[in-house]
Amino acid sequence: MASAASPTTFSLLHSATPSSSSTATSASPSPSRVQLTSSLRARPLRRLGFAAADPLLAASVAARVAAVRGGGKGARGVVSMAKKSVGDLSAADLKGKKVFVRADLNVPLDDNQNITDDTRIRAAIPTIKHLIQNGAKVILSSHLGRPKGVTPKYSLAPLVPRLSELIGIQIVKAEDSIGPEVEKLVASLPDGGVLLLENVRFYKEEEKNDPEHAKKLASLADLYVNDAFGTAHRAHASTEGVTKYLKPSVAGFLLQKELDYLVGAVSNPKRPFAAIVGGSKVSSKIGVIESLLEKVDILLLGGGMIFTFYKAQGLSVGSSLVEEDKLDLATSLLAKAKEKGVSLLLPSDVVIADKFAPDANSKVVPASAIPDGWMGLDIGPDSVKSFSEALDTTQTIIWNGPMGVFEFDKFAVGTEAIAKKLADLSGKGVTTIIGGGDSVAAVEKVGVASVMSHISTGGGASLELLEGKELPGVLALDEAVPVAV
Ligand SMILES: Nc1ncnc2c1ncn2[C@@H]1O[C@H](COP(=O)(O)OP(=O)(O)OP(=O)(O)O)[C@@H](O)[C@H]1O
Ligand SMILES: O=C(O)[C@H](O)COP(=O)(O)O
Repeated sequence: MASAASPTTFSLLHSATPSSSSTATSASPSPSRVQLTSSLRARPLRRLGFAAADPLLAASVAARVAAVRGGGKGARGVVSMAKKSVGDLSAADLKGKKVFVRADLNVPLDDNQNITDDTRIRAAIPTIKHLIQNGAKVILSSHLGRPKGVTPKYSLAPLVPRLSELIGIQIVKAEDSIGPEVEKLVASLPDGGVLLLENVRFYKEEEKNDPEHAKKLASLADLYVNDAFGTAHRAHASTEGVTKYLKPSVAGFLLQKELDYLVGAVSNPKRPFAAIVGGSKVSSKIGVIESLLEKVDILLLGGGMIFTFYKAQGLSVGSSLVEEDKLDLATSLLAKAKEKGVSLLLPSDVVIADKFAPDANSKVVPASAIPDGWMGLDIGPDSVKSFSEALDTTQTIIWNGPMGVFEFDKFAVGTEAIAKKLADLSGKGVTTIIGGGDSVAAVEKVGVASVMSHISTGGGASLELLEGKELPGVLALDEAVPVAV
């Protein structure tokens, strides 16, 4: 049965008028992320796990400080995520010390082993540079892909030239991640030098978080820095196990910044606070939607999951993607939004296709009028307009998951329009956080990544944080010492 449209649920039952207009505008200049994160640095904030303090983060810090001082139960998870930072270590702590740095250098490579996107390498550089500038000997480690045993195509060797170029010195590469040869290379590492270990996943013990293996990795170094945000949701030997044998174990700058935004900013946002959730299925986003319903004022839904919501409301969805076993869940999420006073908007019109292909025939129809044999592959222009109007009222926006099948140009319009809208709002001072995965790819495709407040380097890790989960790679690090501010 169709449920009546409520004040909190966008009415699907009115007829949308397809139009070519969109309120999306091109990005206007905005303070860069670097400016935002460097201009207002304050040591007490860093001690609490914050690298940055724009006005939004300052508010978050206040909440975290209150929580540290015995604040509300809702903040408990946040408090335990306040970790000691590499920025808290003095030059004396680092000079001549062997530092095991776990980064997430899991970058895409083409068939010729060329790096096709170096974002994760660039994101790891500030921590590495900080360490070498303070005279540390950096033992850099990462996984690449999901190898089963030693697999040459997953070697970290192709990363050496780009890493050396970005760090500004020639780095040395080991053929293994433990063992006598590695120990020799560590022993010959000069202060300020960098040794890249081979893919840590060449040992099955890595993913098993085998304590003996963790001990071997730890034995290479004096202290530990985890900057691998993208892998922080994995309790592996190099992300979690080693912390038991290396003290201090601290967060790198990237890890810290991800937490600042995905935990700090989301837990105490400038309001109104909107979330845009898309992607293929409701089932993969249930946790995120439920968690965000506790926090946001506005929730915009797009992507393949909307058809399950439409069907739950009694609408025909043609051959669109539907999870039949999630219809009741969709209904209960709509009810929960209403109960929480969250304004939940579903697209009023969709772009439909006669097949799942880049060259499919397509047309725009109201969401309530999808004919049999056609499938929805993007949100329509009226939806872009109403989503944009809703976003115009906000101060903080978090986005996870594309609005349509953006891999096909014909069905990328809605996703790209939302990316441009966020870029426009970012230029006007709205905090814009892109939660990893495909939405990051979409933002990069449109060329507006640099104007967003924060682009997460983690797919699964950012999703888990948004679901309100604590990440083992973060939990294992030393607690920040609470200080008065
Ligand atoms: N209407 C639709 N029908 C079918 N698939 C869709 C539709 N809209 C979006 N998708 C697909 O959803 C996929 C992304 O879904 P996913 O849930 O993985 O999103 P994500 O959270 O951004 O990604 P990640 O899990 O990597 O973080 C894209 O490949 C896109 O083509
Ligand atoms: O790409 C990622 O999401 C991270 O590098 C983690 O990789 P994994 O899912 O193979 O652990």
